[in-house]
Amino acid sequence: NYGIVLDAGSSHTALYIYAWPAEKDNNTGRVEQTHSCKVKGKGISSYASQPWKAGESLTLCMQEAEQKVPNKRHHETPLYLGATAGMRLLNMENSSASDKVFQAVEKALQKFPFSYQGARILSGQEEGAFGWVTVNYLDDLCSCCVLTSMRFLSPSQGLETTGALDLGGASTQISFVSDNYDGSESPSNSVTFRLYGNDYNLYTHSFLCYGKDQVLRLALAQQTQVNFHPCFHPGYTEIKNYSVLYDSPCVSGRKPQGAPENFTLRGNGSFGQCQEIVKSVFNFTSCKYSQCSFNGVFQPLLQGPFGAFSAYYFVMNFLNLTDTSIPLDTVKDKLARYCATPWDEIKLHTGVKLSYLAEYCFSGTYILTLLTEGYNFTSESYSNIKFIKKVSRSYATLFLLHTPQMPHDLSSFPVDH
Ligand SMILES: Nc1ncnc2c1ncn2[C@@H]1O[C@H](COP(=O)(O)OP(=O)(O)OP(=O)(O)O)[C@@H](O)[C@H]1O
Repeated sequence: NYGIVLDAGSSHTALYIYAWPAEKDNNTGRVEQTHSCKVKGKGISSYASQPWKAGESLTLCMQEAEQKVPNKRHHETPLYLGATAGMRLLNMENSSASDKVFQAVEKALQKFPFSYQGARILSGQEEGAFGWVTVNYLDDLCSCCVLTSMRFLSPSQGLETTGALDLGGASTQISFVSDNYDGSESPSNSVTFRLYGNDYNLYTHSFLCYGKDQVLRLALAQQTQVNFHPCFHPGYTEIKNYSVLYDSPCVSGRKPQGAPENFTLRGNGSFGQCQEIVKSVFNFTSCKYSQCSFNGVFQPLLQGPFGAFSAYYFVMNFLNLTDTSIPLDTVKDKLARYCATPWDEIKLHTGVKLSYLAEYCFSGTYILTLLTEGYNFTSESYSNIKFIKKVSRSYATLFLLHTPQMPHDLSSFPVDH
């Protein structure tokens, strides 16, 4: 059997093909990702003003899928598209534009011989829950997948589940199981589902606008009138366009009256000052629950190990900071030294896009601030986080998208026994 998922994020879209044995020769039930294809260009939400291009952008990867899935399986192979925060933002800002993008995508996908199951925006809850399921099935936190799946089979034997921390371009998710959370306090953060006969009650929250690209906009928007921005390296200079910067519902309300067309961004590379700016994007003033993370959002006590993926991994891996056994203060010192490094030296790094190179100081600062100030990881609990490379959220999406309502019964979730 085969299944195809398009994961349409704010910054990219990727196609994944999964394969698993047919039931009659189901000796392992093991699902494998057999192929992936990165769709050229940005996420489909970036085609708001030319929706037909969103459809066209998918064509090359869809043609690859046609080649990879055996012809005789085409008609029975389900095809899903799940869009995340970029489309959530576009839908908020201009729902007719997001409808047009979906229509174009739908038209393009229906031309292929697969069993098209629809394209839709995932809720933040779903995105968080899919990330959690994926981390707990496909993670590399334990040495083999069999052990990982056993964790699902027998949590009563004391095997703890792993929390999921996902940092995207437009939103960020935190999901974990906590003994202190039964869903009664802030029920909107609760996702319950059944997996292999075990009931899970997950705490999950998705913070829209707290992906790294949107927080960078917020951090830039605060500093357009000052001479130097501490989140960029000394010697870094870039002409920024006001309209482009404020073209997002996450920042649009903050555009200064009578702003000129451009401003000049100049860096001075100060981790401490950058952290102050980043802290100011969180609101800690009110909490109507027993405890909160930020912006008045309930969060129970952190519990167990966590897997941090997507931009958490890209950034911390580039900065050589994935080792969480290093004391947090040392991690901050290293980042402070990195931020203070002149741009002339940083830009010599080869094989990485210049735009990413320019942003790692900001992104590293945001990640440490989000984890410690936002989610309340301490010097001790920081070491419970593992930055992990390979998490394909779409894996879980494939099996869950066709069940439109939570709670899901995941009893048919394929796994190796
Ligand atoms: N090598 C890299 N170095 C730094 N940042 C990267 C790298 N590769 C991707 N990114 C950035 O990491 C962020 C997260 O990427 P990811 O693909 O997980 O997000 P997304 O799915 O597009 O976002 P969302 O889930 O919010 O819609 C994006 O801002 C992306 O541009």
